[in-house]
Amino acid sequence: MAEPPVLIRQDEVEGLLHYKDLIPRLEVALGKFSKLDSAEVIQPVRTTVPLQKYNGFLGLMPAYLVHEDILCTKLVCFYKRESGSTLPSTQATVLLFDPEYGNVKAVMDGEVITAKRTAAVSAISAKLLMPAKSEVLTILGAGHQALSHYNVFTETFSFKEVRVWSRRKETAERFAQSTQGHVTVWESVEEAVNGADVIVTVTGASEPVLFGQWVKPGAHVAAVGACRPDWRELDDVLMRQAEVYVDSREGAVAESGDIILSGCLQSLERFSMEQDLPLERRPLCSNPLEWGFKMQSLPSLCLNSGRTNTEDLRIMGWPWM
Ligand SMILES: NC(=O)C1=CN([C@@H]2O[C@H](COP(=O)(O)OP(=O)(O)OC[C@H]3O[C@@H](n4cnc5c(N)ncnc54)[C@H](O)[C@@H]3O)[C@@H](O)[C@H]2O)C=CC1
Ligand SMILES: O=C(O)C1=NCCCC1
Repeated sequence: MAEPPVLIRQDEVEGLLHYKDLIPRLEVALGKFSKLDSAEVIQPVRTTVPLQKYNGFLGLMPAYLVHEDILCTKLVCFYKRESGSTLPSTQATVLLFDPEYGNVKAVMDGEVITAKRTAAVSAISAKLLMPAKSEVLTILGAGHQALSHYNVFTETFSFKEVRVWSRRKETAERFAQSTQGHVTVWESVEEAVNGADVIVTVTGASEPVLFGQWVKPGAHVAAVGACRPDWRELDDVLMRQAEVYVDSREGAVAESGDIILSGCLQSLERFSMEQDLPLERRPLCSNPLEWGFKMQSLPSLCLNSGRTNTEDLRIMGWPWM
C-alpha cells in the first residue's frame, strides 16, 4: 500500500522556494513547454469551474513532464473581490503524484508557489524583453502578486526607481511601507507609468487600467491580472501596438481577455492566412518578432524594443500552473 502523502505547509514552501533556484528551473521547463512536443510536456489548457454564487472560479491545472516523470496538478480557487474585501483573491494547493502507482505523494500549499512562480516568469520575460538600461519599474496593483513581483524584480535587476499605484491610495501606501527598499506611491496610473521601462500589471481589474498612449516606446509590460476572457487590464491601443509573447497560444486565445477582446486575433488570422503560416508560427498580436511565449496564458508585451533574438524567446511556460 502507498504511503500517505506528505503535507508541505506554507511556511515550509516559503523556506524551500528561492528565486535563485526557481528562475533557472523555470527557464528550462518553459523552454520544453514551448517546443509544443507532447512527448516532452503534457499540459492542457486549464479547466475552469465557475462559482457564480461567490463571483469566483475553480481552476484545475494538471501537467506531466514525461522524461522527468513528474505528474502534478494545481487546484486554485480565484475570485473577483469587492474593493475593501478582506477575503483572499486566490487560494491554491498543489498535488504531486506517483505517476506509476497513481497515489498522491505530496500535498503542498500553493499560495507561495503561485506568488513566486508567477513573479519569476514575469522576471524571465523582463530579462528577455525589457530595454537594456531599464531604470524605472512601475507596479500596478498592491496585493500578493505585487509583493512577489517587487521582490523578484528588485532581487534580479537594479532599478533606480520603483513606483506603485493601486485603486485605493491607502493600499499602495501600506504596500510601500511593507517593502524592503524605497517605493514611491502614485495617485494616477498615467503618472505612475510615465517614463517607466518595465510595467507589471497585477490588479483584479476587469476593465483596462493601462492605456497605450501612456506607455513609452520600448517599455516592457508583464500583464498578469486579467486571466479570464472577459477581464481586461490593457486597452486596445496597447494591445495593437505591442509585440505580444505568451507561453501558450492555446491558453492565451481561450483565457486572456486582453487578447480576445482587443480584436487583435482577427486581424492576425487574416495576416497569417495571407502569409500561409502554420498555426504554431502565427503571431498573436501586431508587429510580431515571431509568435512567442509568455506566462500562464497572459500576454507579455514589448513595445518595439527591437529585440530580435528569437532563440532566447523560446523559453516560457511553466507546466504546473
Ligand atoms: N496570471 C497568473 O498566473 C495569475 C494571475 N493572478 C491574478 O492576478 C490578480 C492579482 O492577484 P493578487 O495579487 O493575488 O490579488 P490581491 O487581491 O492580493 O491584489 C489585487 C490588487 O488589485 C487591486 N484591484 C482589484 N480590483 C481592481 C480594479 N477593478 N481596478 C484596479 N485595481 C484593482 C486591489 O486593490 C489590489 O491592489 C488577480 O486578478 C488574480 O486573479 C493571480 C495569480 C496568478
Ligand atoms: O495560474 C495561476 O496560478 C492562477 N491563475 C489565475 C488566477 C489564479 C491563479
